[in-house]
Amino acid sequence: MSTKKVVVGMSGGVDSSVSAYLLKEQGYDVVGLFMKNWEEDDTDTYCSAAADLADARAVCEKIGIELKTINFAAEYWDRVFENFLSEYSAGRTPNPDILCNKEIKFKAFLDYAMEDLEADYIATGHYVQRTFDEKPKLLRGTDPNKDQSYFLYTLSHEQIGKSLFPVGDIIKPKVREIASKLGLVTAAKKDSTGICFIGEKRFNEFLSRFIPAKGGDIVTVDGEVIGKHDGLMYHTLGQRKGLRIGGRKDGSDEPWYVVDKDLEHNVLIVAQGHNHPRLMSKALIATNLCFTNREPLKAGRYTVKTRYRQPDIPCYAEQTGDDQIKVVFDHDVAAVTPGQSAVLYNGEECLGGGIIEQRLQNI
Ligand SMILES: Nc1ncnc2c1ncn2[C@@H]1O[C@H](COP(=O)(O)OP(=O)(O)OP(=O)(O)O)[C@@H](O)[C@H]1O
Repeated sequence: MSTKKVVVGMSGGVDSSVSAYLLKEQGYDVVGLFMKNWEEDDTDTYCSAAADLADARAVCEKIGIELKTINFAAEYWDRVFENFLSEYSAGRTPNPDILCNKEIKFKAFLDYAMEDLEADYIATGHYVQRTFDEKPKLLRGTDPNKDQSYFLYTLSHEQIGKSLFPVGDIIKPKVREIASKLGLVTAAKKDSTGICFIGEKRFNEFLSRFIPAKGGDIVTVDGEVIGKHDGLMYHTLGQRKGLRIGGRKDGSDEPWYVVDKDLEHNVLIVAQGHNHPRLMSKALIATNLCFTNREPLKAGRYTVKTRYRQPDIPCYAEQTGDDQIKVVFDHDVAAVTPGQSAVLYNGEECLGGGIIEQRLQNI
């Protein structure tokens, strides 16, 4: 049997480093590919691409594989970033990492690896697993703290069949141990957080370069003005920190949460307590559906996540339109946020999902 060729997405992080090593150990012909998705200009300060590329190079050298680079900045801008900006402008909270997986890693990158580099598979350091039961299916990663199936729900059977996830059945501490034994520079590198190309910390400043911020009032659910916000786009449902609402003489000490955004009047609506009724939803409507089998959803009982790292919520879900599902939760759920994704599971299998269009507070 001829050796199969795998192109591994090298991010300069520990998960992809160990993935590349494991594939080499398993006897594949392994090539690393580092993508640049963001043009460096004055946003350099936000983007760690140059340092990440240097780390990816050092790792590839150490494990003895070639590293190639590719620039998908134009594709990223057109297919991910413009949507990200329009979602924020519409007062929603998008998840660009999900769109990046859909449009870049498992489309532009996959096509390039298959067609130009003549690969048999691509691989990434995502914590997910595959199973073959008639068709390739996506399963949660073994490490419950790291499972990344939420981010990969848009993949089809075909894309899953062409992708390898070498660390999906390993727990993260073990991945770090392997990297450290090999002496890889990425062994103790911090996990990346926030959107692909920018850390969480400077996010607001970054966003303000693209969307003009317009300050307005912070108002209680009873209509009392109790503060000022510096732009609705900087706030998301369920947010507690950063509201700068001072203690109030007559009020309770419970913390304040964002429970709604009134885009028309540029008002941020807040209430006290993490389970205030205005924060809770009984159901949601999702659109932009992507199910692994690319078929309409069969009505039935599933579990759902409305954001990453949320414990699964038992639910009943059904297709309510060509590109629309309704998901009814078994119990009220806090901070269901338009723009985030609702991802459905059947046990360990990630079936797919859609983008939350609307939360329903009554059914
Ligand atoms: N710039 C990039 N070039 C190539 N592949 C990438 C790049 N960024 C991410 N990937 C791939 O996508 C996977 C998941 O990326 P993510 O940004 O979620 O990082 P992570 O889970 O912290 O993994 P890692 O430790 O490898 O950075 C990576 O393991 C890698 O295979």
